[in-house]
This record gives sequence, structure tokens and C-alpha cells, in this order.
Amino acid sequence: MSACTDDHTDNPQTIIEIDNLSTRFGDVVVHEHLSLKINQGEIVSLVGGSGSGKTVLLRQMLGLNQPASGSVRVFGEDINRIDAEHLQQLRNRWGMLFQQGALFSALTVFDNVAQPMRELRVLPKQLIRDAALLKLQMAGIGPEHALKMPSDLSGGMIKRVALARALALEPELLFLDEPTAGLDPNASESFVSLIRELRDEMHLTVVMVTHDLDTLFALSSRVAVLADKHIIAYCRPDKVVEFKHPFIETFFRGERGQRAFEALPDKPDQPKGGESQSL
Ligand SMILES: Nc1ncnc2c1ncn2[C@@H]1O[C@H](COP(=O)(O)OP(=O)(O)OP(=O)(O)O)[C@@H](O)[C@H]1O
Repeated sequence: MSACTDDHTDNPQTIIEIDNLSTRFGDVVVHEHLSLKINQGEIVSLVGGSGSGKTVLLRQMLGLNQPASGSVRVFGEDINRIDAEHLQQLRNRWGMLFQQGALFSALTVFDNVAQPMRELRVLPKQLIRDAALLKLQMAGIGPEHALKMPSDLSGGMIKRVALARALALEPELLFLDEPTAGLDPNASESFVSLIRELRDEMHLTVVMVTHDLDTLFALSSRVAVLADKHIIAYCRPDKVVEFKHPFIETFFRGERGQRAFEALPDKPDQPKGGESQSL
């Protein structure tokens, strides 16, 4: 059980519900007694030390890893107890932005975004064309770039094209793995604004893994801290810094953490050790 769940909405619609999850690889236990509930419209950042199991947890939410026990429900469905066709239908309701952008290098920008729509095999060509250009525009990529190859793009543009592709099927839920890693501060800031705008326009729920404190403080409605094989704290960013745990102290109270915290528009008192609830 994690501290401080901050579930302040009256009647939130649950989009993801992980209950008592355990994940093992042979003798290695990655998650144990891990529970997490994500509501509609939230932007939840998942943080934790290297090897703490963030990527594996994301893979559990995507139905790419099997739990040893416990359940993972997305849009109300236990994704490990449904057939492949049903799982594919659920997958069409979410988008995933991989850390490296993961564009197909042999396809143009346009074809990369059109591809998920073509795979549905039901949409007419003209609709796919218009929708792909619209998604590119929403991600800040003009039509003049549509016929470029990924190798012709900057890191920031690759992320934007990958985001346009993740949005191709009008998802309700978006997974982001280190969305601003490798971007310079300006590109990173404008990517953060873009995610926020898209969340507002498309009523998206967003789950992201990030090490970037500026991104985390700028975007997150809640931060889930993964340590000791489960979620040790799940709170608003300004509250999560108050918890006493070695990972939280190192991650949030270092120089970068303090700087990012300082930049928060409505920050409470300065985070300091010793006042928080011990877990
Ligand atoms: N397919 C696998 N087989 C065996 N062990 C695995 C497998 N995938 C992940 N692990 C192990 O699970 C643990 C958690 O890995 P994971 O990649 O989720 O960590 P992480 O928190 O994302 O780390 P980082 O921040 O360094 O990317 C690690 O010990 C890793 O070696």
C-alpha cells in the first residue's frame, strides 16, 4: 500500500488499475504487492532507480509481460485474461511513444504516421491521408516535412513524428517512455507544452516514465515512486518530495531536484527532510 494517493476527484473514471501485482523472471522478483490506480485525464509520472522495474511495469500495462500473480486492468479489462483479438482492440485505444522514437527508418514521415491506420484495413486512403497530416500538424510537424526520411530529422522532430504516430488512432491513453530524453532544453520545454495541450484537447490520460525532473514537475498530476518492488508513494509532485525514503531524497533533493522544484508555479514550502510520513 502506497502513501498519499491524492485521489481528489469525486467520481473518477479509472483507466488503469493494477492490483497486488507480482512480476518475476526466474528467481528475480521485480514487483511484489504492487498496486496502482490511474484516473481519466491524469498525467502520471513513474519514477524509480535504475533497475527498479519501471520499464517492466510499463510493459505489464501494455500486456507485453505476464504477471506471476495479481491483475492489470486497462479500460476495465483484465488484459491477461482476454483473447488476442480483444487485446488488439484495447491496444488500438492507446498509443505508445518509445524512448528512441522507434520510427521505421525505411518509411517517410508520412508513412510512419499512416501505418497504424493502414493496418486497420478499413479506412479509405483519402481519410488516412488527411488524418496523418492532421496528426503531424497537431504534433507540430508541417506538411513540408511529410516526405522526409527519419534520418533527415532532428531528435526533437523524431519525437514529434513518433508522437503523431502514437496519436494516429485517436487514443484515449498515451504511454511515454522518457519523452524528453536526449532533447535540448528548448526542444524539451516545447515538447512538454505539446503534451499538455494534447492532454487538454484530446482528454488523454498519460502515463510516462521519466528521469527528467523538469518534465516531471511541469506535467505530472501525480508521481508514482517505484522502490522496494512496489509503489512506495503516489502523490502530487509537490507532496511526493516530502516522503522519507533514500531514493526520494537522492532523486528529488539533489541540486537538480531543488532547481526543478523552485520552478514550480504554486509550490508549497521548501521540501525538507524530517517532516514527512515515514513509509
Ligand atoms: N526479459 C527479462 N528477463 C529477465 N530479467 C529481466 C527482463 N526484463 C527485465 N528484467 C530485469 O528486471 C529488472 C527491472 O528492469 P527494468 O528494465 O524494468 O528497470 P528500469 O526501472 O526500467 O531501469 P532503468 O531506469 O535503468 O531503465 C532488472 O533487474 C532487469 O534486469
